[in-house]
Amino acid sequence: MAKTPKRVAVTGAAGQIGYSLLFRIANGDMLGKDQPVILQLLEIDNEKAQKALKGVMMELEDCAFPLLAGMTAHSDPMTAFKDADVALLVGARPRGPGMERKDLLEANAQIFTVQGKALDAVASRDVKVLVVGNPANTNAHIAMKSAPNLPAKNFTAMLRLDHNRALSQVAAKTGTAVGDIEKMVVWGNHSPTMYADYRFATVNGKSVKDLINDQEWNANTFLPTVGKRGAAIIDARGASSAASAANAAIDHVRDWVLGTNGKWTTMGVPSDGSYGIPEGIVFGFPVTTENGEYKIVQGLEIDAFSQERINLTLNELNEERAGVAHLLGQ
Ligand SMILES: NC(=O)c1ccc[n+]([C@@H]2O[C@H](COP(=O)([O-])OP(=O)(O)OC[C@H]3O[C@@H](n4cnc5c(N)ncnc54)[C@H](O)[C@@H]3O)[C@@H](O)[C@H]2O)c1
Ligand SMILES: O=C(O)C[C@H](O)C(=O)O
Repeated sequence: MAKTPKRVAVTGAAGQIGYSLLFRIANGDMLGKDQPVILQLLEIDNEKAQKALKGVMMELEDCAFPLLAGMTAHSDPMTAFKDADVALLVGARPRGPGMERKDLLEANAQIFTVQGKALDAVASRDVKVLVVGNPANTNAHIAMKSAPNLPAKNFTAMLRLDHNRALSQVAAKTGTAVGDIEKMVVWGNHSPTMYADYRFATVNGKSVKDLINDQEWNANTFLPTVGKRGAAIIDARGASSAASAANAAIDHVRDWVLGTNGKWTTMGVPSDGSYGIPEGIVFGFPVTTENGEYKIVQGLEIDAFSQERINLTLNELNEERAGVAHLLGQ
């Protein structure tokens, strides 16, 4: 018997990530090749954006995806998130000319407060939320705080693009295949301060750290390359990464829902106090997933270099949180 369709809400659906993401969701790449989906698409209440969204929906129709059981267009999160099983919060306010980081944080805080409240009011109680829109960790924190009736663990932020970028850099350096690398970790914020950590990684069972054996490369090439990859893509393409971001969102939700079979991945999740990260901070951690739940990998040794890097990215997140605290009544 065919499965009951899952409702997938996507915000910023007419944007460039949306254009790469929706077709893959409808093709079953995210929730499985036997799982029908209903897409509930949110765009801003603006004629041009809504018209563009209609155009994307026409194209989705024209693909005749067997798993696409329905789709609706929305300008109100209260209808877009109704009964949503998965919510991909992609739409965000981009940084405009002359806008300070603080202004960007505040503009997005408002969006994610409204969307958190709407999720709280109308989404499935088991909704799995992935925040992609930047600043992703802090936006996820705001949405989580605005949804007190939903479990905090349902709110996550996307670090998977950083994780995938780290895998590719390590594969290139060691001359190995990406698919053979396990136990990569990216700690912290989705920003240049994130700490991609291959100390525990293995390739075909061998230690990646031993294979590379070059701390100078780690500190001065690998970390800046992964940390500044988003900016390098904007510089090269004239637009921010879209297909790779959509791919990472698919990877994140697929692994969360369908499980990693004991393998590690990276998710931005509200801290439970692990590794000294204050509770509630949405932080990139190594996780395993099973039966739709993630668990933070415990017991990893944090050496002095790693602690310094973790502190740096944590300080940034603390500052971001302090910058929006007044909007959350904290
Ligand atoms: N976490 C990551 O790894 C990662 C990677 C790449 C991009 N991003 C971020 O993802 C976001 C989207 O990127 P994009 O390239 O698709 O941008 P885009 O500008 O092409 O599209 C964003 C869309 O969101 C819509 N939008 C804005 N506010 C909205 C709201 N309140 N409700 C619904 N829709 C809204 C806009 O109308 C626009 O169509 C950006 O914030 C970008 O920085 C994150
Ligand atoms: O949109 C950006 O600023 C970059 C993006 O977050 C990325 O990592 O590619």
